[in-house]
Amino acid sequence: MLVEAGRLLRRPAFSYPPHIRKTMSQFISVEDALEHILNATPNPGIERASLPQAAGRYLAEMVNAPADVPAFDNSAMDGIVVQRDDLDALPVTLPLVGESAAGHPAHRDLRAGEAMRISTGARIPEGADQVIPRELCDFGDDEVTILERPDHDHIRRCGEYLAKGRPALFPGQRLDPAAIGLLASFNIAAPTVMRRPTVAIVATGDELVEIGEQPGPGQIINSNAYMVEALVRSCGAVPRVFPITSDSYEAVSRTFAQASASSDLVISIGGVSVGEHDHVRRVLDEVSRGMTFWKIRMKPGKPLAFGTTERGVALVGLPGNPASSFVGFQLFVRPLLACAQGVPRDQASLPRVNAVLDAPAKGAGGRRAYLAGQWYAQRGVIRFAPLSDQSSGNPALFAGANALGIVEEGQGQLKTGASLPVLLLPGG
Ligand SMILES: Nc1nc2c(c(=O)[nH]1)N[C@H]1C(S)=C(S)[C@@H](COP(=O)(O)OP(=O)(O)OC[C@H]3O[C@@H](n4cnc5c(N)ncnc54)[C@H](O)[C@@H]3O)O[C@H]1N2
Ligand code: MOO
Repeated sequence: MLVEAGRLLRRPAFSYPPHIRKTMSQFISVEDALEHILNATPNPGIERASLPQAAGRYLAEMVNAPADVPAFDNSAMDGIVVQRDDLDALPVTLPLVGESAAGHPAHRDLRAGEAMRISTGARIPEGADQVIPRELCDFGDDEVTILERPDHDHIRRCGEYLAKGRPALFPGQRLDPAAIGLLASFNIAAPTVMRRPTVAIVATGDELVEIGEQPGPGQIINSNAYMVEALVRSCGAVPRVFPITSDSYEAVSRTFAQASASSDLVISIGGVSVGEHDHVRRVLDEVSRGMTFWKIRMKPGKPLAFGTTERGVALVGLPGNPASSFVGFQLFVRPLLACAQGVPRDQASLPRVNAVLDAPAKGAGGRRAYLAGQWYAQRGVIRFAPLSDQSSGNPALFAGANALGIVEEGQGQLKTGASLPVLLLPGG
């Protein structure tokens, strides 16, 4: 507010452009909202990271096998190695003429009528074409009797798993422990990975106090900032949590300017609805020079607002109700952060399966409903148990959920046993 000549002047009423004044049928669909958001995917760039640092991050380059895998013919079993032609009549006794151990190849070739000891992973000596597991042999001091012919040669051939130059890992692939092991086997100590996007988290609201403080009358802890921070980390991004921003246009405007100057993405929490003290929507509209959309046909999470700055920084205004923030993040911010790290669009959203409903679910009206619940498998069938309370203001809701059940807009009540699509929430 401005004070002039002793009079309190109200800031001129902010009027939203006509496309913002909407009825439910004009709210954007979840699919369109996601499309707009992913079209604004930031590109945080690339960097090299040592393997321990690269674990869990996203590869930025194609990695081709630098050599044949395995690099040489080797044994798949502990036992002996022989020539197959010597096994025509069994049992047969052959002299033991040496050994090929892992890391210590045999000193000479194997000739007809001879056997050598061999261990798993050891190089197959020249001349040999058959490994016999030791369980099929009787060992003497200098000789071995082969009792049975195995049904496989037990030789892992050079290049059998991956030929030199074949693509092995792809850009956008998450470096899980197995991929880290494969890179190490290629002698690649520092792969090129996507930089982690930086995400500013701006919680707004005069009712908020920091953790550790004693909430006064009407105050609550700024819990959503901690939840969103943990969600951002779970997506492999770097959170930057701003101090609580008060419910004033000036404060929200200042924080948005700071946050968008130094981040790939700004997430605000609260202040996007139609209350007198909800300034985020207006500021987001100004900072993005006309926000892309506000209000989605979904529940919870309806008043989510989105825009991008001139520099291409994405601005997501999450609604303040805890469940609304959570669902908005999972449906839109998680895919955005995945795409920013190179994940293909069609793999960026939560995995979706069909499940059998464990209890009746309310119909959805004009907005698609996302129900908090638990999925579990029973006798090979995926089932979904919705939680009994689905209030978007309930901070306990998603702490007890591992999935989102979808009731499509306009769909009537669903009975127990009905089939419904379910999105699986990642743990942690
Ligand atoms: N007249 C109308 N009122 C509301 C509408 C509407 O269409 N017309 N929509 C409702 C819906 S739906 C939602 S969702 C909320 C979203 O409101 P805001 O995004 O403006 O959020 P606030 O009003 O700031 O807060 C809502 C609720 O969440 C609590 N909150 C906020 N921030 C935090 C935080 N950081 N940590 C924990 N809890 C937080 C806040 O105290 C409120 O209880 O608007 C409805 N109203
Ligand atoms: O959309 Mo609000 O999130 O219904 O509570």
